[in-house]
Amino acid sequence: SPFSPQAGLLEKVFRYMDLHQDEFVQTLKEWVAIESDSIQPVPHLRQELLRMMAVAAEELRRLGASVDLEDLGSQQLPDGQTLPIPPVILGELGNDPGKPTVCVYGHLDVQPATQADGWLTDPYTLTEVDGKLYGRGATDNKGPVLAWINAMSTFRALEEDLPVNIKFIIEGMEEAGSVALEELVRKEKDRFFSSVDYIVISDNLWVSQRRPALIYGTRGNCYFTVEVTCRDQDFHSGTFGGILQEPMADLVALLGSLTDSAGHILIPGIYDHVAPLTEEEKELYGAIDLDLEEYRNSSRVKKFLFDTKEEILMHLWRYPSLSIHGIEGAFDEPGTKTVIPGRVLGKFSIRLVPHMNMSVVEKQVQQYLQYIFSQRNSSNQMAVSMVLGLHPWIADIKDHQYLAAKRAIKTVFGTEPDMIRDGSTIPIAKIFQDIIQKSVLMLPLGAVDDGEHSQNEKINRWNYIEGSKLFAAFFLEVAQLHE
Ligand SMILES: Cn1cncc1C[C@H](NC(=O)CCN)C(=O)O
Ligand SMILES: [Zn+2]
Ligand SMILES: [Zn+2]
Repeated sequence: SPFSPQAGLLEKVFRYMDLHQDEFVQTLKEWVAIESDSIQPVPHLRQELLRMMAVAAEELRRLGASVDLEDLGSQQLPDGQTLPIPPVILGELGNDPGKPTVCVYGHLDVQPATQADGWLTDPYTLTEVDGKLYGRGATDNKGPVLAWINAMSTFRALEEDLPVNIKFIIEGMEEAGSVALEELVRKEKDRFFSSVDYIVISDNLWVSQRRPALIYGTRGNCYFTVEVTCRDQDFHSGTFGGILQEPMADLVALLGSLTDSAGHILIPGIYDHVAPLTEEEKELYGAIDLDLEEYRNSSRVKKFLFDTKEEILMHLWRYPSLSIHGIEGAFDEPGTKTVIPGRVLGKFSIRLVPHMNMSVVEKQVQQYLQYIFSQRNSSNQMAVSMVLGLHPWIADIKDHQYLAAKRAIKTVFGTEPDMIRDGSTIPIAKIFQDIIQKSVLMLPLGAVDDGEHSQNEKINRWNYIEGSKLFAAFFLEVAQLHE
């Protein structure tokens, strides 16, 4: 509030950030210029990723933090290749026992991008158009990581005492599934993390253009493969067509049995453990700033499965969903090849919500697909496996740091935040919650249209700079509440 003793300090911090915003944008430009793609398993990109981690470590050291680069060894790829896993940055600034310790998580790897994908500007040259800073990683997640660093460096530049001890855990393999991160968190539980009071993640978006949000839940994900094999080689459909039970026909029937045309999952029991909807929760959805028509139009979708904002949000956040992703071994090129694939591998995943249980879901999927397959009397082999299991996460919004974040938002943006969830998965949130057993907060700063993972990803200059202010204000609020 404007009458608190911190108001003068915050004024100074905000003024400094406004005056130095071009420097903050310049650093983001330098970081975006590093093609730190963790997805394509190419040695030169892996080198870029290593360079990105080194540049960030150096920046943190320059600001007075002590930094360890934790070696995570190497990654063995299915084709036999090995690539180094980029080290995880464990950094810390301050260890005053009188202050709370806030641990910030972020990642500096990015999704692949080439101009040929349909970018209007070079994805690795941060380009400003109408206050929008376009570039791969601008919002996911280099901009937010830098906003934390901007907050920290502003206190330093003003020779003001940081109100909290800060720890950083910054990884370079998030987009590839946070390879080896859980082990590191377990290993560091009683060392690096022992003094941590609060964990903050800024790796999602608001649901609005202008209204900030706090995120208190993310869905999990169970990823399945279902393989149907006749033999390890393709067939000619002229010489075998008509006398075979085709693996692709089995697979398409299996995949087609998973949901109905209204998106309802047909696997028996799958909705049994979904947390019941209370009246209190129901009311939360109405208050959220989402213009459904605008969202639908900007997504270029003719019609969603649901017509009201409330239903849409509930089906994104608090109900499971099943998506079919692809088929390995299918003929998917242009042209009219007359092949019968001999072996095909379907991929689908189920987004999990509280209080679904991963091993129960796995059994339900196994049993259902066995049943559907048995109905076909097929002589082919079917094998179902769950290749990835990521837990859903939900926060207690009565935690101190949610209150601190609300106050900081009020100070910087003059409004209450949207209290939202995210339908996608940040696996590390639940891992932090379980292993370190401290409160996890998701404090996003990007706008709904930032286009994470998409062409023309951007962060608004306004979000980047006001977000840096938000993080500085958050430090002060956390310190005050912690006393
Ligand atoms: C790798 N993976 C496989 N299943 C789930 C994931 C995580 C992925 N996470 C994000 O996109 C973060 C968005 N801020 C997702 O939810 O698909
Ligand atoms: Zn991210
Ligand atoms: Zn991402």
